[in-house]
Amino acid sequence: MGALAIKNVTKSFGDTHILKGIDIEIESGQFLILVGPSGCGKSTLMNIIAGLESPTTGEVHIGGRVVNNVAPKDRDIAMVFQSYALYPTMNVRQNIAFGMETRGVPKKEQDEIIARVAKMLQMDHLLDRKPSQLSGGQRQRVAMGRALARDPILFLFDEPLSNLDAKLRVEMRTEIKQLHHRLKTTIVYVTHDQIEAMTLGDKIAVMKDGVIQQFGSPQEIYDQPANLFVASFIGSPSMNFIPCHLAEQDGQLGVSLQSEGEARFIALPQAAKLTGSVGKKVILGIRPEQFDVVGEQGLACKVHLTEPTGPDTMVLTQLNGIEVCARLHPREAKGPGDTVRLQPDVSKAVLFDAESEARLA
Ligand SMILES: Nc1ncnc2c1ncn2[C@@H]1O[C@H](COP(=O)(O)OP(=O)(O)OP(=O)(O)O)[C@@H](O)[C@H]1O
Repeated sequence: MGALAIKNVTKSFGDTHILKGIDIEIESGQFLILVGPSGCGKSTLMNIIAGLESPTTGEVHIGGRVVNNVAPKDRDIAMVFQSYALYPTMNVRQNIAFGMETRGVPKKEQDEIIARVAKMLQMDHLLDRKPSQLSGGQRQRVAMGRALARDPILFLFDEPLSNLDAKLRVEMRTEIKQLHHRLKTTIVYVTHDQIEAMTLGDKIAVMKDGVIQQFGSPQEIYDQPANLFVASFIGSPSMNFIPCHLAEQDGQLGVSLQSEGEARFIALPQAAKLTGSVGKKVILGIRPEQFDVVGEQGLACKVHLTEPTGPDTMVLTQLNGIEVCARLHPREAKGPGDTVRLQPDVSKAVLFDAESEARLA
């Protein structure tokens, strides 16, 4: 069994069902992301893994043993929270040493571990400072240092970067990624930031309303989202969702796309398995970067608005009556009122059932 296995875990507070049958398993050394909107149950699941809450039903396995009845301190885990929870009267060295002190680690060994961790996190020069003399990023690094000093089976990070400003978040994200790469630790990391999820995770569990909507690698989740919710949650700007009807032309299944100027049938090879569904209401999912600017064969689309981001320009236009965003090279973007000829990269497009919202192809 893997480093962490969560088996059919449910959690209710009174009559409110917060987690509704969670199953997750990760291998040793993997970086698992729990991502989802506020209130979906991420922290509750994390607290169950940590032992701060008990599951209503189901089992938690850490390092191959069932830990349902094992106290948090005996689970061989280390937690890093968004509030750094440092002791204000202790300096950095004492803060890192605190857990080791209570576990009775000999002084010499403590010094060696502190030196190793401080070097790893590049905070040798901060060891004698109090938390009040540190920046937010440095405090977060101390909290991580304290977790690293334990060398546990499992690290739990609950939104560790959410109190940091945007620039520092990116820096710390890179630091955590490098640390994971170097140490090959097993990490469970809660965030509601989809960029953090995509950049850090080996595996991502996308949650909504106490249910895992999809569990997979970042690329699987990006390329083959299980449903409209996952597709809209991951990726920025969001995937375009274009309402269509499944149609057949020259023996091929596809959809009709209509710009303000013209309509065109777009064959979708991946829809071949949907024979018998002609006329069905579907949603065509196309990400902004999956449009090419082409010559006459492209669909003539009127540009409503352009939003330059530097390397790219977001071009807003309309298809099948809804606003659609295409991410183009600035050279190709043109301006509001102009026409661009767009061709969707259908090989990457995704089809969803308009009713159930699940991916069809
Ligand atoms: N002790 C509790 N008693 C009752 N309801 C609770 C308790 N703890 C959490 N909840 C409820 O469970 C739901 C999930 O909360 P949880 O904190 O796990 O969500 P989350 O996904 O971590 O959200 P956020 O991103 O805002 O931290 C919320 O609706 C919350 O109000």
